Amino acid sequence: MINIVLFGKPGAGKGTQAEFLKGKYNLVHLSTGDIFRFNIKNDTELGQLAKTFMDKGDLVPDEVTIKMLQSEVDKNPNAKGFLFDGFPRTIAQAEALDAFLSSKQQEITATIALEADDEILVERLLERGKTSGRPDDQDEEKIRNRYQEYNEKTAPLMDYYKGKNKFYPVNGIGSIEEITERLSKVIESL
Ligand SMILES: Nc1ncnc2c1ncn2[C@@H]1O[C@H](COP(=O)(O)OP(=O)(O)O)[C@@H](O)[C@H]1O
Repeated sequence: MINIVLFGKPGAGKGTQAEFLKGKYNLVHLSTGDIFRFNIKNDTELGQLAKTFMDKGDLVPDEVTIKMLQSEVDKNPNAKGFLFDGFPRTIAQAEALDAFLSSKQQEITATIALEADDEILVERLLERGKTSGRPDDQDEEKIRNRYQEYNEKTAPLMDYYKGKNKFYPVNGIGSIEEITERLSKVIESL
């Protein structure tokens, strides 16, 4: 079983790459952003709660996010492995994920980071906002806030996974196919 964390700043291309990788390696793709958006669309209690944070570009509280993620993992008892996209985003989430997987005799195999400069990414997000309908992509101030959240809360995860020798950076600039190729090389080396 391989369990991959796809890591990167907002707009780094995690979702795009996950679409290719999940089929190629037969992994269950869990995107916390997508799951929150699904709940918002269906106006569930979780969706209503998440929306108040997401619309501002803030992270949803750990307790809520961790519970949701665990229940999604539990919905897939026959998975050959998981591709985590947008989770973990805080040290508390990473620790909870390690403890949860270890209770199932599982672990994170690798954290693969898509790297790109902020300025390129902000442009990408504003471009995506024109068609995605995502409120958090349409306003530069909200986007800047997401980067601040990333720098404060998510960036420390790089050292967390480096300390476990599980961190693999990949250049996130290039064509979609080129980047899939770079990610595949890492996965096949594991
Ligand atoms: N693991 C998480 N912890 C807390 N909030 C999250 C998490 N994953 C997603 N969210 C919320 O959903 C929003 C969108 O996430 P996502 O679709 O992954 O976007 P991005 O393009 O910024 O990577 C985040 O800004 C945050 O509010």
